[in-house]
Amino acid sequence: MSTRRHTALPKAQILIEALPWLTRHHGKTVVVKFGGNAMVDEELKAAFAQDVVFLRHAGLKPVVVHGGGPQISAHLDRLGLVSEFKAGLRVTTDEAMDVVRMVLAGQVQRELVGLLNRHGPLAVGMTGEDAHTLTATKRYAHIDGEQVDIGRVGEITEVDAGAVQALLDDGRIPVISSIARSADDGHVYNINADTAAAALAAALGAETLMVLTDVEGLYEDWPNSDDVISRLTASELEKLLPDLASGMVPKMEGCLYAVRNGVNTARVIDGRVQHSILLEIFTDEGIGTMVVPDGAAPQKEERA
Ligand SMILES: Nc1ncnc2c1ncn2[C@@H]1O[C@H](COP(=O)(O)OP(=O)(O)O)[C@@H](O)[C@H]1O
Ligand SMILES: CC(=O)N[C@@H](CCC(=O)OP(=O)(O)O)C(=O)O
Repeated sequence: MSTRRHTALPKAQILIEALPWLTRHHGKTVVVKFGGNAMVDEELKAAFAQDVVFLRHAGLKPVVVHGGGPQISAHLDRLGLVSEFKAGLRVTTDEAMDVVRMVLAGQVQRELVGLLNRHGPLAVGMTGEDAHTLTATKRYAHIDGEQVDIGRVGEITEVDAGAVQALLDDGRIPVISSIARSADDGHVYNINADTAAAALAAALGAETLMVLTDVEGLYEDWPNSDDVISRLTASELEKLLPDLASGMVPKMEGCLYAVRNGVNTARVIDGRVQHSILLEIFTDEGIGTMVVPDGAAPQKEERA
């Protein structure tokens, strides 16, 4: 008797390709930073939400930390306020801080929570202010050896991941806006979302930090070529840091901090590609740039 060829066989094979990864990551925490262009496209946003819910149902514990730089800039623009960045960080006046807080917590976070909750009562939104999750002190930018005042931008001094962990233990998907409180509760600080995601990933003892952005990954010789570095160790990244520009600086500093503080892999992936999270983890090839601690196992074993 001839065996019937099932048309769904390729689908089964794709799922099976993910089995070693799923086995290894079952019950593990994955912090996903969502930002950049991916967040201004409706289809990409919906696909992102599907991927995160998929991870949750596949037995992982995803945590979403979101940015919203383009949305904040658009709102400031509508109010006639200019956006200025120094060393990749927004110069944040007191007036701008009100806008940052309103846009991140009241608009971007609400929208992501809504998209995730189309799939069930999973997502719960909060900011770093809630339950003392993120505490910060004033941060200065350092440009050409000079300390520059950039207003209400914060440097994280303490992370209390208790509330986030409680949500994970309850089967929820925490969605966190990158705002912190000062230790004296006097005011709030604007935190770069990559920095906030890295700090939370380390505090949660996450397996992976995944940073979605608007480029393919870390380009070896940006902006002259589009060769992406697919894998590098913490020490290799540390050597590259002084040569990096603009938004890549907090992103790669965050990846370095994460892998130096207990996170097994930090990945920068192209959020402009639909289902980039699933592509990165559920196929052998992976996409984007992966940072690993010094002395980590060879690539094949990390992907598997
Ligand atoms: N070596 C590099 N590789 C890739 N992108 C780089 C590099 N150096 C600087 N960049 C810039 O960093 C940007 C990503 O940072 P950013 O705009 O802050 O992203 P996001 O909004 O996703 O946080 C890229 O769009 C690119 O313009
Ligand atoms: C201090 C600082 O720069 N904060 C960022 C916070 C949002 C963010 O990081 O958004 P993306 O990840 O989309 O860039 C800002 O005000 O734009």
